Amino acid sequence: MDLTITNLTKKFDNFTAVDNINVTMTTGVYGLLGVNGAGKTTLMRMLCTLLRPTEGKITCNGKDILAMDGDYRKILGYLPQDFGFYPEFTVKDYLLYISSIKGIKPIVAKKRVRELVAKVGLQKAFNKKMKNLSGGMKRRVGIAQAMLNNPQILILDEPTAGLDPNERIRFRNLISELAEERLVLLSTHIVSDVEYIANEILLMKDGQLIHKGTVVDLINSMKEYVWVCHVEKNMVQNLSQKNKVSNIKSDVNGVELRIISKDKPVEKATRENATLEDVFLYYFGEKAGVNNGTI
Ligand SMILES: Nc1ncnc2c1ncn2[C@@H]1O[C@H](COP(=O)(O)OP(=O)(O)OP(=O)(O)O)[C@@H](O)[C@H]1O
Repeated sequence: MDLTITNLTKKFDNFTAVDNINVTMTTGVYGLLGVNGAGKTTLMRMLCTLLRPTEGKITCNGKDILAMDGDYRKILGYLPQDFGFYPEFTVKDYLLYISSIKGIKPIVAKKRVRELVAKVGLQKAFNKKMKNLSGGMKRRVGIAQAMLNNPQILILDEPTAGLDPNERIRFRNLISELAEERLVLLSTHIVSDVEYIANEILLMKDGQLIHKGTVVDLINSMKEYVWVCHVEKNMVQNLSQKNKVSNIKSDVNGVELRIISKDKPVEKATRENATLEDVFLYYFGEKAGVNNGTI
């Protein structure tokens, strides 16, 4: 199965939210990484046929997804950023209700709902009202509703927003498991959400796909740009103004700075291995989205 995006553009009046994107995705986890306003949701909404592109097209196994219509939606699962949940419904009733909207026969739905609730680890909350669930539990219900039709393509818009560290880990494991047999596209602006589970990272900035590759590819693209140096406190401001500083750690003798720069920032700086956090800073800048990512 492949999903191919060709010259995809979306304009809102004169504003270009998605700008000529080209990419092909197959099975596995794709991490769509970008700051707020990069165009991630707009791209995902086009992938879900909720928005029509201004230009370009998306094909699934060679067929235009807009022409596939219902056949495409049968193989698609979507978790929007603010998924509409019904506070007074129990988890069970909510999932049965969504199943009926999706046209799943009640007898099939009952079995499927039980299976999915087990998969997302919500058995104990099965009869709890949605309004009484934690943020992480609600997101897991969101995943379950997106999985009701056992989709080949699962699109998750910021699924980890507002989750605590334990919930994030649990979520990552669940997503990895789900991606064994389908394409999962997951958007986030938090590097650690995708660092360990994404087969490929898609970096999106100002509507454009600025980089695509594995975590290793991305790190290798800037492996000689990360420096660590120990400086006096009074040098920090000057160095921070001239460079992108990814970490500042103070100790009794001064300050240790982690700097992203093509050139050695100070004489005594030593090279360090890059991480995906450094890559993110390199492309998106310290004040995310403010500068153009160049050094
Ligand atoms: N219906 C619309 N009309 C006009 N502008 C829009 C519309 N939808 C999105 N935009 C603009 O397009 C840009 C991209 O928005 P989008 O929601 O796709 O970004 P995002 O990367 O998903 O950000 P976030 O994480 O904040 O949701 C933003 O500047 C947004 O204001």
